[in-house]
Amino acid sequence: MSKTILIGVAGGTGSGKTTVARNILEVFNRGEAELIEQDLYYKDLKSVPFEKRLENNFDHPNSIDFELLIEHLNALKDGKEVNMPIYDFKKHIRSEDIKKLYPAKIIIVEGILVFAQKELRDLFDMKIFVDTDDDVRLLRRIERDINERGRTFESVKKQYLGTVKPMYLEFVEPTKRYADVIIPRGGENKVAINMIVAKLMRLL
Ligand SMILES: Nc1ncnc2c1ncn2[C@@H]1O[C@H](COP(=O)(O)OP(=O)(O)O)[C@@H](O)[C@H]1O
Ligand SMILES: Nc1ccn([C@@H]2O[C@H](COP(=O)(O)O)[C@@H](O)[C@H]2O)c(=O)n1
Repeated sequence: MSKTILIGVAGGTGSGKTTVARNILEVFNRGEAELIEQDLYYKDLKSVPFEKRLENNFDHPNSIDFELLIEHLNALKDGKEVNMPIYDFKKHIRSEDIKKLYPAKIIIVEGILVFAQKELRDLFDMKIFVDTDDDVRLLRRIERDINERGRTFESVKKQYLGTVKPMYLEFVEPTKRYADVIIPRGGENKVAINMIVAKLMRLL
């Protein structure tokens, strides 16, 4: 198998990382390009009582199992399949299930902190930062967390001001400097997405 192209997509919560990654992937055939979400690699808080889990800082690099994510990326590069964890955002724990992922020519890894750790950052052949206005990101976050992650407006507000915003300023936004491409307005930016797709087609 030819060399796997690893692409990192970073950016703040709600910036449109998943949307950008999916828009790129949909152009390729099934099995040719795959997505890994950093969110699946949150450390398991099963041993912590539920009420205590709510106080966890999920926006600090220490909350991510980078070791497992890097191990999986290296295995995929070596042509081996991996068992990705599944994460439960309502209970803040790793579920018992796994998702099998097979090697592919293009693998996109998306997440707020994928450029925050040097060893992971250095694995990427292309680094994309999705840059979307903070107010737009916050509105999307409120909507998503209430509709999909079982949160209340009060809990989203407390978490956003307590950890999400300060960690974004400390650990996410500064990683923009490592990006090869910065995409303003996220998934709306069809021109940028088409340019990246064209580049990938040439590399394949
Ligand atoms: N360009 C857009 N216009 C409107 N809604 C969008 C756009 N991009 C993303 N969204 C919505 O915003 C939310 C967050 O987008 P997502 O791509 O999951 O962001 P991230 O992965 O950075 O958290 C999702 O509900 C998504 O459908
Ligand atoms: N148990 C958890 C784990 C993570 N989060 C939040 O998810 C955000 C990252 O996901 P995006 O899709 O928005 O990039 C991050 O900001 C964490 O605060 C959570 O709320 N609960």
